[in-house]
Amino acid sequence: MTAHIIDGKAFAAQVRARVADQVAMLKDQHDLTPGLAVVLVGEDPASQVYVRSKGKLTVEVGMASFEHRLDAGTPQSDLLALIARLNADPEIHGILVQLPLPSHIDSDLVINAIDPAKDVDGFHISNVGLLGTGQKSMVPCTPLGCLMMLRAHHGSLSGMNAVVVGRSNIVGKPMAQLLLGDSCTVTIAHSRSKDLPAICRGADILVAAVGRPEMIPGDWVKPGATVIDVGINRVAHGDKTKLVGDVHFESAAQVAGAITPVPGGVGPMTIACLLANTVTAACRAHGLPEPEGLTA
Ligand SMILES: Nc1nc2c(c(=O)[nH]1)N[C@@H](CN(C=O)c1ccc(C(=O)N[C@@H](CCC(=O)O)C(=O)O)cc1)CN2
Repeated sequence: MTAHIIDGKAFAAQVRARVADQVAMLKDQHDLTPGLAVVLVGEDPASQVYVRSKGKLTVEVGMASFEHRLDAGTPQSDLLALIARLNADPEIHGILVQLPLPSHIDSDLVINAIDPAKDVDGFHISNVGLLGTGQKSMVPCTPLGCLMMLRAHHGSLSGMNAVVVGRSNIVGKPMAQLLLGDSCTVTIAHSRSKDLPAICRGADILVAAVGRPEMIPGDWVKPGATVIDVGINRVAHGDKTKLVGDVHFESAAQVAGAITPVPGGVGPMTIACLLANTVTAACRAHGLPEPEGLTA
C-alpha cells in the first residue's frame, strides 16, 4: 500500500477543538452560547445514530443542543410549525432536519422553510444560489469537510483537475462548486457518463459520491491522485455487515497519492463541519467576526 491515508477522524477532532475554542471565546467575551436544533422524523436506525452523535458532540464543544424527535407519521404541517418556532427562537442559531424524511413529507418544502441564516446544512435554495454565485453562504457539511481535508493536504488546489463522481444536491453539486471556487478544473460525472473510467483517470482529485459500494477500482485512479471517498455503504460480510466506500480501497490505495478510508475519512468531518457552521451562523447573527479556518 503506497497512498498516504488521510485520517478524517483525527482531522475532525482538530476542527471540533477549534470550534470549542471559538465557543468559549463567544461565551466569555459576548455572553453568547451558540445553539443547534436537530429535528428527526421517524425511527430510521442510521439517522438515530447520527442524531445522537450530533447532540453529544454539540454539548462536548460547549454549545446548546435542542433535539426534536417526531413520530414517523407526523403531518407535514406539524413539522413546518416546529420549524417556524425554531426560526423565531433567538437561542437557536442553527437548524438541521435529518434526512431522509418519510415519503409523505416534501423534503424541499421543509428545507426551504428553514431561515437561510440558520440553515447549517446549507441546503436551502438561497444558500445553494449564493454558493453557486460565489457569495457568502452556509456551505453543506460533507463537501466542506472534503474541501478542508484537500486544502490541508495540498495547500493550493489551483489548476488541479478535479472529478466529482455523483451529482446529488447534498454532496456532488456543492462539492463541484467549492472546487471551482478554489480554481480547480472541475468535471461532474455520474453513473451514466460515457467512459467513466477514462474520466476518472484524468483526475488529480477524485471525489467519489455515487452511493455504490466499491464501484471505483484502483485502475480508474491516476497514479499519485488524491481520492476522497464520500460513500458510506453497509454491505454483507460473512454473517455480519461492514461499511465500505464508493472506492475499492485496497486497489486504489496501491495507486493513489492520498486516500480517505471508510469508515474514518469523510464521515466524521460531516458532523465537525455542522458544528463549525453553527458557530459561523451564531457569529453572523450577532454581527461578530467569523472564525477563521472554519468556513469555505
Ligand atoms: N440533514 C442531513 N441529513 C443527512 C446528512 C447531512 O449532512 N445532513 N448526511 C448523512 C448522514 N450523516 C449526517 O447526518 C452522517 C453520515 C456519516 C457519519 C459518520 O461519521 N460516519 C462514520 C461511520 C459511522 C458508522 O459506523 O455508521 C464514518 O464514515 O467513519 C456522520 C454523519 C445523511 N443525512
